[in-house]
Amino acid sequence: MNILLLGYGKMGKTIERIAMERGHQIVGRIDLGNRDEMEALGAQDVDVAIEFSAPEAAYLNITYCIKKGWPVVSGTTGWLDHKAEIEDLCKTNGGSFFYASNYSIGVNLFFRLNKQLARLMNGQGYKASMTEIHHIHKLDAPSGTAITLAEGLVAETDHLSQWKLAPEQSDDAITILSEREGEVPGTHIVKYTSEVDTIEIAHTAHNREGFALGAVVSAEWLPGKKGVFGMEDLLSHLDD
Ligand SMILES: NC(=O)c1ccc[n+]([C@@H]2O[C@H](COP(=O)([O-])OP(=O)(O)OC[C@H]3O[C@@H](n4cnc5c(N)ncnc54)[C@H](O)[C@@H]3O)[C@@H](O)[C@H]2O)c1
Ligand SMILES: O=C(O)C1=N[C@H](C(=O)O)CCC1
Repeated sequence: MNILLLGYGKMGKTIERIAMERGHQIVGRIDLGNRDEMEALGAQDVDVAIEFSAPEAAYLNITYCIKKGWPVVSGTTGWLDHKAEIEDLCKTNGGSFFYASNYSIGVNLFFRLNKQLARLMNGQGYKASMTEIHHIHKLDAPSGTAITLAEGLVAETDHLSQWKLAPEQSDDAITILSEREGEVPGTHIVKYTSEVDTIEIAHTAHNREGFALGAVVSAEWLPGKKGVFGMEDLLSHLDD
């Protein structure tokens, strides 16, 4: 496949390597300063675009791809207030859009485990909280993964209706503590505490390979499908 990379930073470079190992061609590496190269590409030059850029850039990048008729896989976090607009644009234009806050298979299994644990803990008198730890270069907080985990937990817990970023807190919210340390690729801990004990589940990424592989596999899956998709569509063969 001919893949266009939008955002050529840590993720763009890791995705490039994995895509080439899997036999794909990279037809453009778009970052700040060379957008003219993207504008020179026609609808037929790109089978799929993979977008990992920055919170302030994702909306326009994805819009550009959809209008150009390129299927687009995005993993950028910190812009999801505008996701509904992108979904509308995609449907109006007959486009193909795939989004995941985290492309790692392990994290997507962890999302399911998180919801199962939340169902078990519902009404048992425990207080839920979450910690996410990432590298010091990360621009957004909380992480997109933490938001997805919080949404899953809230959906399964009667007395919770929202998440809050620490130090904010309220009785109807799960609090997310965001820590930034060195080069940590991504750690998420969901914790339930009572007077007598604590139950925790954690996912620790050792590097960016899992995120990048998941994005490339999603890019292989998307072309030819019309609409808005996510990891649950890709992984629907993994039963609960
Ligand atoms: N969904 C996932 O699985 C997953 C995994 C890792 C990272 N991420 C997210 O992906 C994004 C990128 O992560 P990263 O670690 O590669 O960051 P990075 O800072 O290393 O790279 C981002 C690149 O995007 C470029 N950029 C900024 N504005 C741009 C624009 N308008 N057009 C094109 N490029 C632009 C930057 O110059 C930079 O080179 C972040 O939002 C991060 O949270 C998601
Ligand atoms: O390195 C990052 O930035 C990451 N961002 C995603 C998030 O915000 O959840 C996924 C993990 C790595």
